Amino acid sequence: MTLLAIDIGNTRLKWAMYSEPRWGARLLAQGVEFLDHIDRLSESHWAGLPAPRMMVGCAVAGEAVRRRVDEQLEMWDLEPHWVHSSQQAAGLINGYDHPGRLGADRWVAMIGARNRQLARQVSKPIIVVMVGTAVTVEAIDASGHFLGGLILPGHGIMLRALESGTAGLHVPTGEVRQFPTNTSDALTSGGTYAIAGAVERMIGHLQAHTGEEPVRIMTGGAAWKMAPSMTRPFELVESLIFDGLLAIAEERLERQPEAPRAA
Ligand SMILES: Nc1ncnc2c1ncn2[C@@H]1O[C@H](COP(=O)(O)OP(=O)(O)OP(=O)(O)O)[C@@H](O)[C@H]1O
Ligand SMILES: CC(C)(CO)[C@@H](O)C(=O)NCCC(=O)O
Ligand SMILES: [K+]
Repeated sequence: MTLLAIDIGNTRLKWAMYSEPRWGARLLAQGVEFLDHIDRLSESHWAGLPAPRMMVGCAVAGEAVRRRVDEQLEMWDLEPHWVHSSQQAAGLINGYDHPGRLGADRWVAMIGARNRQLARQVSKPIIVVMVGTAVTVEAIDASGHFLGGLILPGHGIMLRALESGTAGLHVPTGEVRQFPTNTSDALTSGGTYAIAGAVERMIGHLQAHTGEEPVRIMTGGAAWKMAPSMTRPFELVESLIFDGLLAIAEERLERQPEAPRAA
């Protein structure tokens, strides 16, 4: 029973086909598409795929984009299941004031991180950093309570904000330097260390709160660019959102093993 997992981000849609809706399932195919091009998925990337039996996804780009993807999914006989943040799911408890208002991508990534820990039988606090269009930094305690998290502008947004908000700054790409000596390097390093500094503070908060050194996981399209500038090592897990979607799909199937398929 194959599973199609979809992550609609702020800028790009990522999809992956798995052999079954279970933790640890085999990856059969995957792809990425900018949101501008998602209306062709059924004729392009998805045209040659065997029909998935189940679909689970998370979307933060808004209702309209999600509906465009639903239209593409009409090529197959399945009922799309879009994940919403809830009070509790797949080993994670949501500490947000209004659990449903937590971004679904954040929720799913944390479920991925928590289930990686559960699979390894490790119970430690976890920091989850997602580096994409926006950056999020989440804190989870050893028993799987999401305590809270930070949202900050991604590197691209920070630099574009500087470009449009100042008279004389233009933003060619620079290098990350400890002591930048030109504008490009100063801007690139400023953005990078702003993110690294926020992460470092959250690690400190979680460590003080739990008395334990947290496990640190980083994901998102630009994670590999951020990782070298962190003061403490991070595990890079590109598939974190898909891992979370697999855990959610598995839990969903266990709860309703004979879920009727859409006509
Ligand atoms: N050197 C850098 N350091 C940190 N972040 C960077 C760097 N260069 C680019 N980025 C960020 O990476 C983002 C692009 O990454 P990508 O498109 O892979 O993100 P994404 O995870 O697909 O985002 P989303 O899921 O929100 O669509 C840019 O928006 C920018 O903020
Ligand atoms: C913060 C982003 C933009 C990160 O992708 C997304 O998770 C989102 O739109 N969240 C909703 C607001 C919140 O999480 O509090
Ligand atoms: K994202």
